[in-house]
Amino acid sequence: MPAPVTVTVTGAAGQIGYALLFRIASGQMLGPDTPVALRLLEIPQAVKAAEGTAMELADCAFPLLDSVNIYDDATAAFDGVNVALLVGARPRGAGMERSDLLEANGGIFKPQGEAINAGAADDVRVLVVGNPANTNALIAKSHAPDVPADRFTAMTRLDHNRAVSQLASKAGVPVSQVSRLTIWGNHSATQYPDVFHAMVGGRAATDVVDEAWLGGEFIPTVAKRGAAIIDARGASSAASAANAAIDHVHDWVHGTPGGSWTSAGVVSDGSYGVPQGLVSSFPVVSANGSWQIVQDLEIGEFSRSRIDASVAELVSEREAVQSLGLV
Ligand SMILES: NC(=O)c1ccc[n+]([C@@H]2O[C@H](COP(=O)([O-])OP(=O)(O)OC[C@H]3O[C@@H](n4cnc5c(N)ncnc54)[C@H](O)[C@@H]3O)[C@@H](O)[C@H]2O)c1
Ligand SMILES: O=C(O)C[C@H](O)C(=O)O
Repeated sequence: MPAPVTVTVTGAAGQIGYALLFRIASGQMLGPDTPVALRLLEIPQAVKAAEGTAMELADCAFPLLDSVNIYDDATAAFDGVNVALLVGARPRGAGMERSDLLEANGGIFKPQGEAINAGAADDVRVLVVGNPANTNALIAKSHAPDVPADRFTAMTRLDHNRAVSQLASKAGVPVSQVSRLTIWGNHSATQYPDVFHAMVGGRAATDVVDEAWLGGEFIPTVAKRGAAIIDARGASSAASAANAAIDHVHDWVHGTPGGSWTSAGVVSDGSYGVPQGLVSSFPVVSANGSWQIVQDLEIGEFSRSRIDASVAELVSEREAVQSLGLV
């Protein structure tokens, strides 16, 4: 057996944490040959609940689970971390936008970025799930100057999976028949799910669905799915969010299958006119353990205006956290 990989999960006692930890410990994130040392970070008031989850993890007798340790101090929790899942943050309630959480949650990601900078392993990979995920990733990254910027990512895989599912359902094909779909921009209602390069069962998606469905149904359904789940469940998505986090890290470590791509919030290198340094969702492939933005896709007018609108929102979120002194 290789040495265990250290995985730190923040917000471990929350609802996503509860859906996530058992899947990590069972090997679904890092694979069936990789032992995992779990670190759970919580606020002091939630440490007892995290202890309960740790008892349940022990009771599963997962062969790959090397250890579980609980912390209420970020510096200790991130010391030597290889994979950091930054989930802990307040979720929005009904009627709120994710950006309403900027001030409340932004303050969490500055000290966590500093702690990652101080002690993380050289190969650390960071996925920010807590909302507003893109800008929280930007905050964490800007407080970790010694960590390569491309190790900070924000989760738009849930949006990607939602879009794949909606398109497959409309076309009447299994989800495995949908490829090359992209989420651009922010994990917010302005995100742009783009099917113009997508394939559905061997055909171009644009031959299968029309622009009226795209603009009138598909895009708003995907972009507002988080709110629809809050409305229906009375709580924000949890199992599907945990599933997307597993998918994101799995593909980052093990690579994306050839011939297609996925979506992730990564630090922009200026591709597709997205200002450098913003954490924005792009079409990405993972090879040799790092994300690369898929290049040279043709972007038509329909897509351009929507990408620009979401990127403009990211720019204004960056200005907001700059004025709060968070970056
Ligand atoms: N990117 C996405 O696609 C996506 C999807 C779903 C949810 N989310 C976001 O994920 C976050 C967590 O959602 P949830 O439903 O698990 O919330 P939750 O309220 O059930 O759990 C959040 C947990 O974080 C903990 N926490 C708060 N501050 C912390 C800190 N400084 N350090 C460590 N832990 C801390 C809380 O004690 C709580 O246990 C929310 O911001 C939510 O909006 C993002
Ligand atoms: O919508 C939310 O606030 C939760 C999460 O970001 C989601 O997309 O389900």
